[in-house]
Amino acid sequence: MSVSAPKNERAFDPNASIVLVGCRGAGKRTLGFLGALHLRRRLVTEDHYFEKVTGLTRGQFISRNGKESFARQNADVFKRMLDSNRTGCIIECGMSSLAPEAQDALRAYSRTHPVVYIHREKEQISLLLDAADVEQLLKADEKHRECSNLEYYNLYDASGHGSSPASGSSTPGDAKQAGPSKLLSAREDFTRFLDLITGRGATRAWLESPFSVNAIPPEFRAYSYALRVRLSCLLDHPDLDWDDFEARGDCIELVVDTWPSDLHKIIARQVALIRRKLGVPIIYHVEENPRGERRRPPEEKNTMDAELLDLGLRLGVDYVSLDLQRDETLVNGVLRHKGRSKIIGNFWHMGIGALPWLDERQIENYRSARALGCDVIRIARFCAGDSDAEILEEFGRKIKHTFPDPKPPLVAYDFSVLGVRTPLQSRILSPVRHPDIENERDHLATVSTARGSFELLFRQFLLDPLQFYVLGSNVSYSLSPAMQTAAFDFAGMPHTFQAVTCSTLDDLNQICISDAFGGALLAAPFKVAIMPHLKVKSHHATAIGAVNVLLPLRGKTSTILDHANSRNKAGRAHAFFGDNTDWSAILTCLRRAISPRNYVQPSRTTGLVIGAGGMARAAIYALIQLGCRHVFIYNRTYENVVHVAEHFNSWAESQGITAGTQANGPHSEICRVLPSLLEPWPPGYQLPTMVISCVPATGVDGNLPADFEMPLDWLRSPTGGVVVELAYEPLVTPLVAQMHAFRESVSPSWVIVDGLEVVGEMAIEAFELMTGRMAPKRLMKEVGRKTWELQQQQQASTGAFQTGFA
Ligand SMILES: O=C1C[C@@](O)(C(=O)O)C[C@@H](O)[C@@H]1O
Repeated sequence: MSVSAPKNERAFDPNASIVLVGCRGAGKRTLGFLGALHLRRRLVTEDHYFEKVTGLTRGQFISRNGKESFARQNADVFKRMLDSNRTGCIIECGMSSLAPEAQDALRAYSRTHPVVYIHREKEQISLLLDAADVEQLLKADEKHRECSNLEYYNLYDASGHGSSPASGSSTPGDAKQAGPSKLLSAREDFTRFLDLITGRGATRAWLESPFSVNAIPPEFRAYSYALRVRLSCLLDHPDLDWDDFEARGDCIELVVDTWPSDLHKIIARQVALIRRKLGVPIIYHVEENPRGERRRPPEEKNTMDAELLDLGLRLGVDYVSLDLQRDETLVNGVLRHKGRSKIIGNFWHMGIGALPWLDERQIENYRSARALGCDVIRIARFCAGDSDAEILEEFGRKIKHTFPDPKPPLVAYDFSVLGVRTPLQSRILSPVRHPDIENERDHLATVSTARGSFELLFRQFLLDPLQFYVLGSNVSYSLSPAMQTAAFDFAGMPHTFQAVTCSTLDDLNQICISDAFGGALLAAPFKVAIMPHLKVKSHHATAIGAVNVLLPLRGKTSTILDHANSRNKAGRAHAFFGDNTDWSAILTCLRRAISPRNYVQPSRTTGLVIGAGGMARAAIYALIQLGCRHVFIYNRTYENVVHVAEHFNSWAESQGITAGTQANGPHSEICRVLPSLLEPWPPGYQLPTMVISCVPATGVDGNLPADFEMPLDWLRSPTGGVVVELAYEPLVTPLVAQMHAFRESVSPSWVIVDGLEVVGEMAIEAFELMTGRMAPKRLMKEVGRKTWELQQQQQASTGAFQTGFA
């Protein structure tokens, strides 16, 4: 029988407007605002639209025309709002979506557009609304859900900072303080959700920084691991610390294996938690016959699981795992609604007589899964005795030769009652467990951990131990060796990382041409000087004109994917690749620290960068990427900074990025140089709300220390702002000391991000680029701070030391 893929009914035009529905207090307006900024779309809100069309607020309309007339008018306006904004918008629906006519309109719209239902915890809504309203609203809330086709759980984060706090302070001790806004974490996972439902995430990451972890989906990596987490286990351990799950696998496979009441909400919440805390792709699997659960009659199983699988699709998970041996209606239902989630088509061969690998029916199964449009095909086979690696390899070869490329990647392994016994059987998406969590209900993941499997790859010479470096004229006190070594150890990689002081390109070349060279972090004087010698650069590095991460390219076919998958392998480098993690580290820190009142408004927001080196370039670029269109630069030596401004102005022009319209100043350029600290802030421009200091606080190479402080008049932004200090020797630089005092005595709405926070982010992203693995973020940051404290103690007697990050 020949099979074919059913039509995907949720594959909307990527530019189709996205509608947000949900009860009052769910956070639609804020999410709409964040989403519009992220996708560069227009935000349409029901209230404003009504006013725009009728010239009256709703209240005014009711008092003038009465409730009945309002209801009619409101329904009409609602339909018009949807119809006249079909593309390029985020539409925030108010309470109109509770009216039957509006619901019909939404249901019809949801055939061609994403209509996202926003969940919010009951407790949180209660805080925002009158108790009497809450129950009624929640009842009505089901109606919103019914006319949606996707859902997002707007998680309330009691910690206020997710796994990575905005420091809000410049001293290590204070760094654990809650950040200024709980919205910050919402932004991270809501934008991730939007990337998934519009399908832009991986493509964008790939185009911008092809070696970043997010650029290569786990099924296309050289090796990848799925950390299996059972829902029952999460519910049994409500106090689990999500930070402990960091970097334990390339993705999380959430196995739905229990059916408590309120299951939908529970699942939606867990998906939201994984997204927010770990940011890794999610595989969503609904187990047909979970151990320890009651046996369900077939009809109940099919209806219940079809609903559960649809929930996974509605939540926009990255992968939905679908057992292809199940009921045809259930299978087709999932395929029809897959949207942009990828489907992993499974065949489980259970029991003693499980279908042998070389049986022709295995090939036929693969063929039908491929015809159904599965993105990945997973075959797992019960094996009572030892599994024979050669037979499995032979099966892989058969698939390879039988089907033309491109074909869905194959995941194939044997398992026994003890789990998947040989962790290297499947190169991709091998099931692994958390080292500290008992998983007795899980057949598949009781043996291997990602770390153990990775160690084995090195022991079996499939991967090679390499040497990594931080290189520059002033790197002896760099924190990178400690942070990177801790991360290698965590991941089970026997690589080394050293700081080597050098200042000529010849010295650098000597180190990089070694067969065992793994990659390097570059400091001054290499960040700009190396540019002409790089064969490939990320899109960002080219724009910035500076790199701080250098990678050897060793792929055999010279495709980027092949180069990326040759990381962790020794050999002759054909060429080198450069990327920049300074700018993205600054961007991450700014995003976390900026308060909602200071969100970037391109036409108004101004930023100030101090310095003219590679770091200053990265800071300017981060501001532009955040949407800031008025960047001022100050440097002690005027001449050095002029060409930096010119560089960005001509780059911006080439990209069609303009300085916005509201500036009264004569300049249309994005970047302007400020000649002196003694002059008033340029007239016609808002005072800066983002300040980034990129000058070493201690003298480098015989130069005097920068000792930069902000002119007080430039600090008068009524909404405060963020100061990012990149120096951390000492941590309390003159600027930081000044800002602390300013906060105490004048304006508490300034947030200070210290240099250790930024260098930690830089190191995390560099680790991911150099190894292709997720970084253990918390660990790296902790090690960075501890190493810094230790250095301080050791250096206390010998005097100050230098870091030159320019
Ligand atoms: O600024 C820094 C810090 C650094 O110099 C270090 O010592 O770790 C490494 C650089 O690549 C990075 O840009």
